[in-house]
Amino acid sequence: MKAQLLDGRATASAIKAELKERVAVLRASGVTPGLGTVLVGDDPASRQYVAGKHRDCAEVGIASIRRDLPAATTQAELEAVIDELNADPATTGYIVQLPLPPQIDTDAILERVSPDKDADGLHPTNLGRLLLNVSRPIDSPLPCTPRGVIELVERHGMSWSGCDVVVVGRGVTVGRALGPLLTRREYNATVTLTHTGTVDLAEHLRRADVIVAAAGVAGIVTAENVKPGAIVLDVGVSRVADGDRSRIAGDVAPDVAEVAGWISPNPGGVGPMTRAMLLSNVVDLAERAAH
Ligand SMILES: Nc1nc(=O)c2c([nH]1)NC[C@@H]1CN(c3ccc(C(=O)N[C@@H](CCC(=O)O)C(=O)O)cc3)C=[N+]21
Repeated sequence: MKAQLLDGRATASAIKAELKERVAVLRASGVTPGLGTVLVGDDPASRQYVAGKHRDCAEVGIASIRRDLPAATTQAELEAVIDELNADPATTGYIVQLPLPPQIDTDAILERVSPDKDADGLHPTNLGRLLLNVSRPIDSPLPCTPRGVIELVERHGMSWSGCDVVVVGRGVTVGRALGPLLTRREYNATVTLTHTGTVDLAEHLRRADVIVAAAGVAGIVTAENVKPGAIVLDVGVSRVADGDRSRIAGDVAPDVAEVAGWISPNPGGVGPMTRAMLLSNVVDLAERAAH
């Protein structure tokens, strides 16, 4: 039996249609949500991601603000752009595309972004609120990929409650943030955070109801380590050699689809959901600023 697909493209489209209506309401009341992007250098993948975000914005009626800077940009120059976007009323939310060039102190830049305009949900204040579990009442932005993972499963009719979730990968943008989110009472899951240093990874994986693979290690989740019927989400992105070219590979080996009950394809799974959640954060922030 083949796993059913967690269709990230279709789900992201449905979310964008909902956001389009909320944006129309905001615009009718005189508020136009605006997403800013700051891109430093000319990495082709980063350029492509940023272009995709602006296309998404156009689709739902969010204004785009774009700052493309040369690879040799200094810390002071980048900080000046951050300060400018923090003060710009048209920019209701923005992101600094990662990775930044080596001469830049990334942590200092992310901390300089106003927490009230943090569309990525990665500002220390917002990550702190997530850990303190206070983001709900004040509605501070949450990291986009973890939110995308949660929504993708729920919008296919499933609940997280009572699930044994094994996360592979300790990165801040995905792995680390999933524990504090999924253990909230509203989701009520039990979360194990594993990583490339986990000794008995196979044992952890084999008893998981849900696996979120976000280690960036191609094929780290194999069919023999997946419980039949499990939900498997592939968040990993690595570049692997393919003859004399290279291709993108996920963290989930292709034959996992023969064992899992549900699987998120890659591409077409969590990636489009991450982008939809970025837009959702921008609309949330604009609604918050309008009140
Ligand atoms: N400040 C910051 N915020 C980010 O959110 C951020 C970042 N920096 N740096 C790089 C990573 C990577 N990332 C992706 C998001 C969506 C797809 C995506 O939609 N991928 C499509 C395929 C590519 C496409 O269709 O364009 C898919 O999975 O189907 C990919 C990659 C966000 N990132």
